Amino acid sequence: MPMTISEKILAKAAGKKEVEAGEIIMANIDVAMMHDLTGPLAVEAFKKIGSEKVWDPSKIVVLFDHQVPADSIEAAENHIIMRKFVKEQNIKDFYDVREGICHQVLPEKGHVTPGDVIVGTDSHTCTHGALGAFATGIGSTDMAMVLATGKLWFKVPETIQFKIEGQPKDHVYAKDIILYIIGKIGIDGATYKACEFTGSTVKNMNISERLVLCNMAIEMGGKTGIIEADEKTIEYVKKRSKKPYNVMKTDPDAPSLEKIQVNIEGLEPQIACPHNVDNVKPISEVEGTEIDQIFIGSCTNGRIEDLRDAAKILKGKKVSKKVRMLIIPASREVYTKALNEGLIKIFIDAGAIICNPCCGPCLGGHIGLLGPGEVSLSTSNRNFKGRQGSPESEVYLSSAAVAAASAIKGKITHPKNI
Ligand SMILES: CC(C)[C@H](C(=O)O)[C@@H](O)C(=O)O
Ligand code: SF4
Repeated sequence: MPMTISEKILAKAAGKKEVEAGEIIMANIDVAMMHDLTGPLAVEAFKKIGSEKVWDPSKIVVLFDHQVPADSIEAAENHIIMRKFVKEQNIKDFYDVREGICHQVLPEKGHVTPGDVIVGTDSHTCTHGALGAFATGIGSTDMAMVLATGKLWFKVPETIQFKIEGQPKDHVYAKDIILYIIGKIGIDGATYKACEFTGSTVKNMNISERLVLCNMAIEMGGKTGIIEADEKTIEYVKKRSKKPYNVMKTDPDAPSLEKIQVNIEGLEPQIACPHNVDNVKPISEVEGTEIDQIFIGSCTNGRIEDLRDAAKILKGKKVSKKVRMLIIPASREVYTKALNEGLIKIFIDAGAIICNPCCGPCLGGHIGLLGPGEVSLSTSNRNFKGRQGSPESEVYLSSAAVAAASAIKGKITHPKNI
């Protein structure tokens, strides 16, 4: 039977020849990821069900990224719980406070390979589908089950295949494309679907850009984002991982496949306006909106390519006195590259603040929170009410290039106008 990539991966993980969308299967898990914020709940649930030993410590990755270094006693307590768990369970793939955001560190350190089933106690686990894996966020009690047995049930999702065609204009990035798609289909437009990205535009994207597309699949309700592995994927993976991999491809006549054409010819930079990710407008409609804080970072746009785009615009310029600018590399590897390439100096000279790799203000639980009435322009993925601090604040979402241009002017600005 013709199948989609997601169906093929899930069939393999369930030890079956084929599966159909809608079917409930029990899948073997290749990678289980937990972080500092939700990990302790999973550990608690794991203990509650009477488990003592995890099924396979070599398939579990634990990292700290949401509140690092600890910003409260509670955060420090969470870290203690997870450090203790890692030690008692002999989990070797543990990244303490210094390494960066889970969705950057996992691919970077070679934990993600094509054909894997990856689960994480974080909704943006869908990011890893960019490398041809089936990756999805799960709750902490589901994670307890995974820790104990190495298995989890899934309802096999149907697939929406977004075929993206066209050459992006100057200053248009993967972020603009995914915002445009979410704006069109809405925050529940792909509920429980595997969102597969294909087409010549995706083929031309580097891995970082593909990670951006899959990262935001959850913002339209997707069960996962996924991109067929190609030579760029294999090159990326082979540099980082010794794990075996399986390249799967969607059969064009798979019965559960819905196809949507996306033409990005002539697309302007896109902005998601408060307070929903699908409240997307072309930049020309919001240019000039005053802002108080700019945040470049997060698991969406805190990668080296984003920092390079920002540095190109900020070089020799100054951040407006009206705004504060926070730049947070997504990982230590990204930070080191940015240092070696001289980007950090450009940012500091421009007047930006650089923080250690972490989630930062993205979910309003750590540093750089907004006060009542304040407005943020952020390269992250969510702009719900109160997301970055006060419920009376507002968050706009954009690419790193738009964020950098806007930092110079103190208001939302198209990079071509710098
Ligand atoms: C803290 C965590 C559970 C949460 C998520 O699942 O996505 C966070 O990372 C977010 O982005 O809101
Ligand atoms: S950067 Fe933001 S979206 Fe990504 S994992 Fe951290 S809090 Fe969640």
